[in-house]
Amino acid sequence: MRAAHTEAQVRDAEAALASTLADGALMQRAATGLAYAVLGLLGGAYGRRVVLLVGSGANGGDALHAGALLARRGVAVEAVLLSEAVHAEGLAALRAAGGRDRGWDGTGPRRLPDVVVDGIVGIGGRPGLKPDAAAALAAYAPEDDTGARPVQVVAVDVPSGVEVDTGRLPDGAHVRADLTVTFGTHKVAHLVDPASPACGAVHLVDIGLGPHLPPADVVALQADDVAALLPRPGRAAHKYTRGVVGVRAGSGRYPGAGLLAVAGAASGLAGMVRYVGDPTVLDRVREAHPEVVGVGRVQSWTVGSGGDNRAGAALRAALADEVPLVVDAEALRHLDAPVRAEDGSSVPAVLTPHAGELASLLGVERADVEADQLAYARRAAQRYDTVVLLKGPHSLVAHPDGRVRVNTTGPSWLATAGAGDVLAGLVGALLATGLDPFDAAAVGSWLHGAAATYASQGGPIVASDVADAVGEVVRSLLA
Ligand SMILES: NC(=O)C1=CN([C@@H]2O[C@H](COP(=O)(O)OP(=O)(O)OC[C@H]3O[C@@H](n4cnc5c(N)ncnc54)[C@H](O)[C@@H]3O)[C@@H](O)[C@H]2O)[C@@H](O)CC1
Ligand SMILES: Nc1ncnc2c1ncn2[C@@H]1O[C@H](COP(=O)(O)OP(=O)(O)O)[C@@H](O)[C@H]1O
Ligand SMILES: [K+]
Repeated sequence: MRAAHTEAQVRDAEAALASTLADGALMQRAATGLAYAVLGLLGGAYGRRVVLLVGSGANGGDALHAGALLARRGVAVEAVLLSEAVHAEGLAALRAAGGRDRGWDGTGPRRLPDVVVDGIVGIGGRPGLKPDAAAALAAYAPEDDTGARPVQVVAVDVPSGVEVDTGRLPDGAHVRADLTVTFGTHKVAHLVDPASPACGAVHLVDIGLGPHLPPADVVALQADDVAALLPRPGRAAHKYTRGVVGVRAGSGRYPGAGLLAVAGAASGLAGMVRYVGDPTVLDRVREAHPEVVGVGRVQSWTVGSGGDNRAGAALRAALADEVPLVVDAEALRHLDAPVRAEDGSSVPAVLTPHAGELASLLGVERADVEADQLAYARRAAQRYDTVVLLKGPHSLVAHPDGRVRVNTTGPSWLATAGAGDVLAGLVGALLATGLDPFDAAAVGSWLHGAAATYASQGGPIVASDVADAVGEVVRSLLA
């Protein structure tokens, strides 16, 4: 499990740990990890040039101490001091190691460095960059019109300027890193969009914080977590004990969505798949998936993918069964908040909106959702009193109690028509096996992204390729 903590949680844990250690020991651990990560990126020390952009706080202190270590190894290190008052010990260490420093006077370098280290601000930073910091960054790590850069940027702890606890980007400038070296635990911005791409690759340095950290509200499941949650048929299993998933999706207008939702549901994880809906879709489903049967009892429903104006009726019919369900696409438009069965009892559900659909659910603009995904996913989970899977490059699975699981699997090629239908069927199948909605949504989303990676191999895919690859991903997890 990759855990992401907030600034306040990190500060409390750091205070508890620091009280057991000599002064400055924590910063030394952080700076040493940072320096070795930079050395790795440089591929050597002699003849390499590193510039440190240094702000007023401990983040700048980390950069200066790491710079001292790099200078002792033979790297040419120059610190650009963006504040009158930078970390004094760090600056003394850099100078003693032979590193140079200068203030920012608006003039850039004669020759660009190999790496720029962003020690402008860390978890104590306010969003955005001051004009001096933005100008120094542009001078030392210039970008062309396409955003390409000849210089690699390494962020200390977080890319300066991003909102650490929310994953939001500021209105103004922020650092865009190739590598972020963070300490003790991940921060929310490392996982959550739109901030996470600004971090580049994220490298975690162990500084001994672990025992002092509380359970994280924001986590990302890893392969071993998913493997542990996967349903496995017992020796005495039969198709009904493994769970039956029903699919009410597709329509005369969008028959393919019905087929794709069935393809996701027919991943082999549940014992049986039923299709209920448009007769022309049913014929095509039977042709493509001879194992799929019609009306009968189910342990879960997937409703709405590619639906038409009958999606509301399909949703009501599914809710009446009072089994867990996935509510996708068209069916989302017919939901009441909170999600309840007709008799008012709560029904375990997973809503699977993309940003546009989540915006409609909450009566806000799509751009607002995209800018503040964590907050809106949580708000929807609370308002609908159910698990919400907000789909995107890093999908979020939000629980009404505030916990969030971020899914980091899946290539950009997964942004292809019908991929969401496959996901809805897959999560429905996992619900049928007995996983609770929070686990089913997180496991389904992880498998879906991993299957896309497996099918893509770095190239284009279509939605049915993703469904076809789920079995292979499950097999490799179980091996
Ligand atoms: N908390 C921890 O566990 C550890 C923290 N360390 C480092 O300490 C950092 C936190 O240090 P600090 O609390 O000193 O805070 P920061 O270094 O993140 O920044 C705070 C300073 O920057 C100024 N500032 C705030 N926003 C600004 C902006 N937008 N532009 C320019 N200046 C701005 C503030 O006035 C303050 O002086 C962490 O990110 C990490 O790099 C590590 O040394 C070791 C372990
Ligand atoms: N840029 C991206 N990178 C990775 N995965 C993505 C990206 N954009 C979308 N996805 C994933 O692709 C799927 C698209 O689903 P959806 O938006 O419902 O499309 P459709 O309705 O065409 O099926 C979701 O699982 C989503 O998480
Ligand atoms: K930083």
